[in-house]
This record gives sequence, C-alpha cells and structure tokens, in this order.
Amino acid sequence: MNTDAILTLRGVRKAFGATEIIRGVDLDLRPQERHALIGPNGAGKSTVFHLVSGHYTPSAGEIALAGRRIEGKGPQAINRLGLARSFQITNIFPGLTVFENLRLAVMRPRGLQFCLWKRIGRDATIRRETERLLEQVRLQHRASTLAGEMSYSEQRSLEIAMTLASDPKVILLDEPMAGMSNEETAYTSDLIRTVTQGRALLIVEHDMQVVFALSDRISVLVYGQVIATGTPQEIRANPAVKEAYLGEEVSA
Ligand SMILES: Nc1ncnc2c1ncn2[C@@H]1O[C@H](COP(=O)(O)OP(=O)(O)OP(=O)(O)O)[C@@H](O)[C@H]1O
Repeated sequence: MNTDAILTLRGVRKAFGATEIIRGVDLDLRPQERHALIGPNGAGKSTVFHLVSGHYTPSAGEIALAGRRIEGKGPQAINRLGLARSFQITNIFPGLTVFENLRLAVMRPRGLQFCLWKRIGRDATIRRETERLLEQVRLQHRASTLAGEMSYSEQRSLEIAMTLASDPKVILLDEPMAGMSNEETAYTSDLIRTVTQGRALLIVEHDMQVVFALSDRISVLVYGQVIATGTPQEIRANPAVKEAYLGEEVSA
C-alpha cells in the first residue's frame, strides 16, 4: 500500500447479490488534499463512501486509513480512527438549538471518558470546543436558534461543524451543495475550503464548477471503476473522461 496516502483503496469490490457495483476500485487520498470523486449517476460514488465509512463491507479488496486496515470495521470504529462523514440527508435534530446539536456531536467521541468529579471542567472544555466549531462555520449568531428553523444551507454548515467535532484526519462529504442556490453554493464551497485546511477531504459533488474550483485532484468513477485520477486540468483534458460525460459507452 502507498504509505504516503492517508486513505488507500486497493482492488475494492462490492456486489449486491449477483450484481457487482464496485469492480476493483484503486484510490489514494493524500494527507491534506481536497479530492473529488465524480462520475455519472449510478457509477457507485455513494457506494464507495459507504464502503470507506464502514456502512458496507467490501466483497473483496483492501481499505487502509493512516496505514491501518479498516475494511470490515464498523462506522464508529472507523470514526475513532480518524474518519468522519457527512450524509446527503441532514443528520441534525431540528427541535434542538444549534448549540445543543453541536455539543452532542462534541460530546459523542468523549462519551466513554465521562467522569463525574471532572464534570465541571469537562463541561467547560466541551462548551469551549462547541463555541470554537460554531465560530469556524460562522454560526455563532445562531447558537440559540432551533436548528430546524435555519435555512437549508445553514443546516449544512451545522452538519459540517458536526463532522469536524471528532477532529478527523479524513472528511467525507456527500453532495454538500445539493439543493443550494448559486449564492449558497459559493458560500458553502468557501466554507469547506476553510474548515478542511490541514485535513484530507474526499467529496462527492455534482456541481462541476465547484468540483473543478475546489479540488486538488479528481478521480472519475465509471461503472464501478476509477478510469482516471489527476489534477483538474488533467481530468478536463482526459479523452476517456470526456467520452464518459458525453454519455457514450466507456470501456475502462
Ligand atoms: N444496497 C443496495 N442494493 C442493491 N443495489 C444497490 C444498493 N446500493 C446501491 N445500489 C446500486 O448500485 C449502483 C450505484 O449506486 P450509487 O448510489 O453508489 O451511485 P452514485 O454514483 O452515488 O449515483 P448518484 O450520482 O445518482 O448518487 C446503482 O445502480 C444502485 O441501484
């Protein structure tokens, strides 16, 4: 395995019944890079995310996070090893305030270390961390607003903050701009650029303008295989990628 990479997939396969959806994916995510996974509808992008985050187990192949094999481990174990994922579907509690939602996310990884006589000190630490994350995603002014009363794009900012709460080395974002206006997309794209600094990001996103502006590298998934990985310029110039996006048959 490539030891320079923070996340490595080698020969990863996933079949549902007789149908093989992921057909031998190789992918390297470098530390601190922003890497987009793109491809036509149904190519298997969400399935790759499910495999990496531990929601699915590969039928074959190896996945390593910071040099440790993680295929077959569950989502919580993988999260503890330094990978956090946000979902297409919003994960927040609409009836809790923004602060309460984020505090829950901050407490979760610390839950097992809870210790009664240290409660006050620990609460202060948790409060400070919650405030720091709120500030990072520019939601301080919304701390006491019910999460369900915020705009969709503000809810996505909260969700990004919740993803950061476990201080992950690797962040997976699944279509963070889905359903956003152009203005919200530009805002969220800038936010993602800022908050993921110092971490590795793997992002699935359909907005190609965002993908090409945000990514250091892009991998293209077609019929469950990565047909190209490269810089935005390399991907733009790649004939096989052009062919895939013209909707023609691609033999990978
Ligand atoms: N649990 C499952 N059981 C059976 N088939 C599945 C399952 N999950 C996904 N698939 C199939 O795998 C294929 C890839 O789906 P996936 O959602 O990973 O694609 P995608 O690239 O994320 O698509 P989109 O861009 O439309 O979100 C689809 O044909 C889908 O129907």
